[in-house]
Amino acid sequence: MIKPFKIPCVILCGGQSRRMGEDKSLLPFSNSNSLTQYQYNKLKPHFNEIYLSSKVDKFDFDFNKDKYLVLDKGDVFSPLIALETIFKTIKSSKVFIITVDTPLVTIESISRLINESINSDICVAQTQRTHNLCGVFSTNLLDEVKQMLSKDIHKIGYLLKNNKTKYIDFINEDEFINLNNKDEYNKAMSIISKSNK
Ligand SMILES: Nc1nc2c(ncn2[C@@H]2O[C@H](COP(=O)(O)OP(=O)(O)OP(=O)(O)O)[C@@H](O)[C@H]2O)c(=O)[nH]1
Repeated sequence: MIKPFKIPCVILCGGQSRRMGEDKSLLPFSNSNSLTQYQYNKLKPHFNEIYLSSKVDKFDFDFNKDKYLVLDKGDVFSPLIALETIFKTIKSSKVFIITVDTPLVTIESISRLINESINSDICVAQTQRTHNLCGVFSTNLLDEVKQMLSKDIHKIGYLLKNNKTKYIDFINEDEFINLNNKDEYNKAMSIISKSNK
């Protein structure tokens, strides 16, 4: 039997998808109706609690929305706005954050990030780039996030730089592919269909 991780997981799904041209969280992926459902189904056996962070309820699959759907207030789009709501809402000292558009990140890598997160405020993945929104965040960063927002600073990189952040190195760039546009979406679809064969 799989032993679930001890902290909750949050999938960020509330972006504008400007570069994709349509809401990427609802695009079909592999054997799932949507990227959101794909991430959710992959992570579900490994976490006791999985929250979806969004602006609106746009999800048509079955989960306890009263408890696990976290809706941002207001209509400004930025992941930092999402983090503010998440840190306010979830009663756990740490959360594992992942974006809906990084479907190829493996459970082994998530396990490594969670295990290595001790003694840090933030512990994120890094290949040649830093994956600012794939890692463990301490919810007591709430005050700092609020202060940043009050100064209209929305950069997650700023939050990382100004706190005790660990950067965990990974080698496989493809695993951390971010589906920002149609080419990246098609590339990830092709990687997943090869790995399913
Ligand atoms: N809940 C929530 N999630 C957000 C918000 N803005 C972005 N996200 C999520 O944060 C992650 C990174 O988002 P971005 O790269 O800034 O935006 P995007 O929607 O992915 O794409 P672009 O619009 O093309 O920049 C994605 O998983 C988004 O779904 C927001 O205001 N609220």
